Order: sequence, then structure tokens, then C-alpha cells
Amino acid sequence: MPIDPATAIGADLGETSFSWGSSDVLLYHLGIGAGTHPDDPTELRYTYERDLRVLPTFATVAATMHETEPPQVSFPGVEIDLAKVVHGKQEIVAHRPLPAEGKARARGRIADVQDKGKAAVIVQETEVTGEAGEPLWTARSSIFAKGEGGFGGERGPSESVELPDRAPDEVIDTATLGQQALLYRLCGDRNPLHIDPEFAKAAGFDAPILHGLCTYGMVAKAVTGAVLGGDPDSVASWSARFAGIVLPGETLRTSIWDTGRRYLVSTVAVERDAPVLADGVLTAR
Ligand SMILES: CCCCCCC[C@@H](O)CC(=O)SCCNC(=O)CCNC(=O)[C@H](O)C(C)(C)COP(=O)(O)OP(=O)(O)OC[C@H]1O[C@@H](n2cnc3c(N)ncnc32)[C@H](O)[C@@H]1OP(=O)(O)O
Repeated sequence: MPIDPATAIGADLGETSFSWGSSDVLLYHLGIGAGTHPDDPTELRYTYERDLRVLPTFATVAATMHETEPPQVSFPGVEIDLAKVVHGKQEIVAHRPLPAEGKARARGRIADVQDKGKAAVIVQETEVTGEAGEPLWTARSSIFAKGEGGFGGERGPSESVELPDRAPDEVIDTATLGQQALLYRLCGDRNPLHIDPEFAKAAGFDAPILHGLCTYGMVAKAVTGAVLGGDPDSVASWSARFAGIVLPGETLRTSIWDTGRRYLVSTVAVERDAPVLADGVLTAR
């Protein structure tokens, strides 16, 4: 059976150790579009090793930055073909500003496996601590596996973030590059869905799509620029649901509602007027 909820839910994924340096952070920032406005002085915080700051979304790649093999959806009680999955949701809570270089330990577990009938949702939680045992970040990510529901599990909660009934306080357009996914995959996600036209077709898409985590980082950076003075150290947490695909080259239009250090965020792809990110919440420290 591809999903056995009794084995999967609560399964300990063990502990891994990893380290990163400023070159990893610089490459990640380029992968999410930093440096495309060199006249903006806050961009140097992302692109120059002198006084480098780290956008907390770097946490999504820090442990796997040097991976060169495609990811596998293989956990205790879960075996799923990579072509069936898309990234569903992502949350990062940064317990402190991320250092530009460091060593850390990650301990992961399967927090939940939800049976949505036509699909399964696998929720993974990871706690990351620094060398002295200090908490660095907590990550929670959901994988949406099409056609893998019906295994007799719980449906799980139906959560959504209600947006205020008024115009957004800020609207930011962010261009993605035609080669955005080719660049971003060098940050450790070599899923062929983002480069191989045949694989993308077999997975049900017309063409390779952009990594969800690339969009997640680009929008976090855009919101940070719009409402936090471009200071990535001010980002305390960021969560969002991947509501629709992005095709490399499309423009992301991000609407932001300021509800007081808690910014509600929604993003569409301008060219198709189609949803991209929903239920977005970025909090500031
Ligand atoms: C270990 C490493 C493994 C590797 C991981 C892969 C790594 C990456 O390389 C992969 C990627 O980056 S893929 C690109 C990023 N993701 C996407 O583009 C997905 C975009 N979203 C969609 O296509 C649809 O919203 C879609 C398909 C997600 C959902 O649309 P629908 O099928 O229309 O769903 P809907 O009928 O609205 O809802 C059914 C139930 O599912 C819940 N749900 C919906 N969207 C969800 C989402 N994004 N995440 C989690 N749950 C979600 C709904 O709440 C609903 O459940 P309920 O009825 O109980 O409320």
C-alpha cells in the first residue's frame, strides 16, 4: 500500500546535520530573483557577502542545498511516485535571524497524513537547532499527492485565511525569469518537473512549472521589501498555500493587507489572472 497512515503519522524521520556558507545564501537569493534591481540599495543585503542578511526562506533549502538527485517521496508508511506530487503548503518560523553561515541539526517527523479522497496530503515538520542547541527555525510543509487518497485516513482540518473586505494596502509586481526554475534547481531541488517537458507532460502539465519554494521565497522577499523596509531579519514567520502553478517568465502580483505586524498575502500570475499563493501570512518580529 503506498500510504499506511498508522505507520506514517508521527513517524520519526531522524536527525541530520548540515552546514552552509555565504555562497549558499548568495546563490539562493539569486535563485529567488535578488539583484534584478541593482539600483535599489537594499538589494545588496541579499547579493553582497559584506553585511549579508539571510531571508528566512533560506531555511527551506539549507539542509538540501547540495543535493544533485531528484527528491524522493519515501517515508515510513509513504511511498509515492514523484510525478504525482506538488508542493501544497509551506511554513517557516524563524526563531531568530538566520546567520549567513552556520552548522545545524534538523529533526523531522511526519506530523499528519490526510485523506482528501482524490488526493493525500502529507505534512512534515522539522525542528532545526544551532551548534549550541539554540532553536533556529521550525518548518512545516505539506505535499499534495494526486490520486493517492482513499486509503481510509482522516480528512484533516479545512483551514483558510480570510482577507479583509477592503482593497489591499500594497500591490507589488515581481517578474520571474524564463530561466528561473533552471537557476532555482541549483539550490538543491532537481525535481524534473521543473525542467523536463516530457516529465511535466506525464505529470499533467503543459510545460515545466516553477518550484513552489521559489515562488514562496520571491513573494517573501517582495513583502519584506514592501512593508519591512527590505530587512529580512524582521521576518518572524511566513506561511502560504500553493493555490496554482507558476510558469517561468510570468509576473507575480502580490497583494498585501497590513493587519499590524501580521501581513495577509495573496498572489496571482498576472498573465493568466490565476491564483498562485493563498492563505499567505507573514509576521514581523
Ligand atoms: C520529500 C520531498 C518531496 C518532493 C516535493 C515536491 C517538490 C517540488 O519540486 C514540487 C513543486 O514545487 S510543485 C510546484 C508548486 N506547487 C503547485 O504548483 C501546486 C499548485 N496548486 C494546485 O495545483 C492545486 O491547488 C492543488 C492540486 C494543490 C489542489 O487543487 P484541487 O485538486 O482543486 O483541490 P481542492 O478540490 O481545492 O481541495 C481538495 C482538498 O485538498 C485541500 N487542499 C487544496 N489545496 C491544497 C494545498 N495546496 N495543500 C494542501 N491541501 C490542499 C483542500 O483544503 C481540500 O480539503 P478539504 O475539502 O478537507 O478542505
